[in-house]
Amino acid sequence: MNKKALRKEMMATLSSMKPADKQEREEILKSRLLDLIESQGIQSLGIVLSMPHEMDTDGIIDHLTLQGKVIYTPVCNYENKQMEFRRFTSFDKVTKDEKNLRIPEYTEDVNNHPEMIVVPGLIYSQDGYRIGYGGGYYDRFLSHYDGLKVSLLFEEQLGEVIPENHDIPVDLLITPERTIDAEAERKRNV
Ligand SMILES: Nc1nc2c(c(=O)[nH]1)N(C=O)[C@@H](CNc1ccc(C(=O)N[C@@H](CCC(=O)O)C(=O)O)cc1)CN2
Ligand SMILES: Nc1ncnc2c1ncn2[C@@H]1O[C@H](COP(=O)(O)OP(=O)(O)OP(=O)(O)O)[C@@H](O)[C@H]1O
Repeated sequence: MNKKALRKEMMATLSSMKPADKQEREEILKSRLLDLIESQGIQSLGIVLSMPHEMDTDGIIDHLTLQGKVIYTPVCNYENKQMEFRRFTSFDKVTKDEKNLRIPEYTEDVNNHPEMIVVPGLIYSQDGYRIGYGGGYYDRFLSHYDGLKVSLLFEEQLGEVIPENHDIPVDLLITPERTIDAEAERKRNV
C-alpha cells in the first residue's frame, strides 16, 4: 500500500474507535506523558492543538499550563512549508488558520527549541520512524531541533514504516501499554 492509502486507512481506524474506549486510553497516555515530563524535569514543551480524530491534547495542555509549564503550539506557513512554535497561554486566545487548524492568536513569543516536542503522526515503527499527515512540516522542523522527541500513540498505530532520507525519528514512543525506547531499537537494528 502507498503512503496515501496507509494514511487514509489509519485515519479510518482512529475515527472508528469507540469514544469511551478512546477516552480511557487517552487518560492513560496523558498520565504517562505527565510522569515523563516530571521525571525529566521538563519546563517547556511543544505540542499540537489536536483535531477531533487525533489523540486529544487539550487535557494535557490544561494540566501543564496549571503546573506553570511553558507550552508552545505549531503554526504552519503553507506557502513556504515552514512551521514555528508559538506560545500558548489560554484556550480563550486560540483562533483558526486557513486549513481550520487551531493556532494561538498572534504573538511574537516564538520558541523553536522547547525542551521536548510531542510529535504527531499516524503510523509509527518501533524504532521511531513515522508517517505523518504528509506536509513534511515536522520532518523539516525536526532537522533543526535537538531536544527530546516523543510521540503518543495507540498500539494500533504501530506498523511498518520504510524510512525515507528526510525522515527524522523520535526518541520515545508512548502507548497506553508501554514506553518504547525507539533510539535503543535503532541501535539494536544496525
Ligand atoms: N493538530 C495538529 N496540528 C498540526 C499538525 C497535526 O498533525 N495535528 N501538523 C502536523 O504536521 C501540522 C499541520 N500539518 C498539515 C499537514 C498537511 C496539510 C495539508 O496541506 N493537507 C492537505 C491535504 C493533504 C491530503 O492530500 O490528504 C490539504 O488540506 O489541502 C495541512 C497541515 C501542524 N499542526
Ligand atoms: N527536510 C526536508 N526538506 C525538504 N523537503 C522535505 C523535508 N522533509 C520532508 N520534505 C517533503 O515534504 C513532503 C511530505 O513528506 P512526508 O510524506 O515524509 O511527510 P510526513 O512525514 O507524512 O509529514 P510530517 O513530517 O509533516 O508529519 C515530501 O514531499 C517530502 O519530500
